Amino acid sequence: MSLLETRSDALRLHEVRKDFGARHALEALSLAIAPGEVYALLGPNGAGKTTALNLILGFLTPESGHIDVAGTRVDRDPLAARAKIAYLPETVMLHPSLSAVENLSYFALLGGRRLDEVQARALLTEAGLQDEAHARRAAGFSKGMRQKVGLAIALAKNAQLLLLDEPTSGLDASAANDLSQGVRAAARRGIAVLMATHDLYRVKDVAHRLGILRAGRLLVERHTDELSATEIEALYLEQLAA
Ligand SMILES: Nc1ncnc2c1ncn2[C@@H]1O[C@H](COP(=O)(O)OP(=O)(O)OP(=O)(O)O)[C@@H](O)[C@H]1O
Repeated sequence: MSLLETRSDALRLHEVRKDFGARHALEALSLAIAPGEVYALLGPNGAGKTTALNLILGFLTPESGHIDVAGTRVDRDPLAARAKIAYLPETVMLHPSLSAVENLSYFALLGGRRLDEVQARALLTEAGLQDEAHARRAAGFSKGMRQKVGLAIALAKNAQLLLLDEPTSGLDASAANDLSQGVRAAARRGIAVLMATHDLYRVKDVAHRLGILRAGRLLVERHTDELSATEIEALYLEQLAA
């Protein structure tokens, strides 16, 4: 039995293949993420990153292969698998007339969890939203603030796996840094994180491991502590050119 088979992964993809007509979006993709680990899935446009997230979420069905979320197979029990996943989309939709605390409480309740104000504020703080914004209406929130509320909603779900699609796109450096801190906070709680990203420069700070996907194939996986930020960029460019 290999090391991969002995650890209890929060996410495992086993040779997952997905076609759209004649196009092979993913070719036998296998990867595993441990609890508390942040994994950055890098790749150019059309590499298959969003397809992989949609398969994990059960929005798409693979041609072959299968996916386990904390021991639950997505194809056998999609609702149970989905219950273990929190998803932070690129654009977080909030009720504009409700405050951050109210939005969080509302979405947590939809997920079956009742939060009091102290708990809601603690989660917003953990996600990086400054105190003075907690009681403000979301209508005036920047994209970065919306992402932080989205992250707090994800934390409230007590999920075992957090999926993020391009979480820092369109954020300024400071907001992207805040979001990275929030992701690391989620990982410290033991949540496994899979983030699809183009943000090469932040990968070293936020992720423990990276994988480079091109045309549906995972070309390389590395631990980020083995590489400098410059080496990550060089590796990415080298793999894309190969
Ligand atoms: N619903 C669909 N129907 C047909 N083809 C699709 C569909 N969704 C994705 N594809 C194709 O599958 C491939 C992978 O797309 P995907 O969106 O997963 O890539 P990506 O890595 O997320 O790209 P981006 O960085 O642009 O978001 C692309 O060739 C894309 O055109």
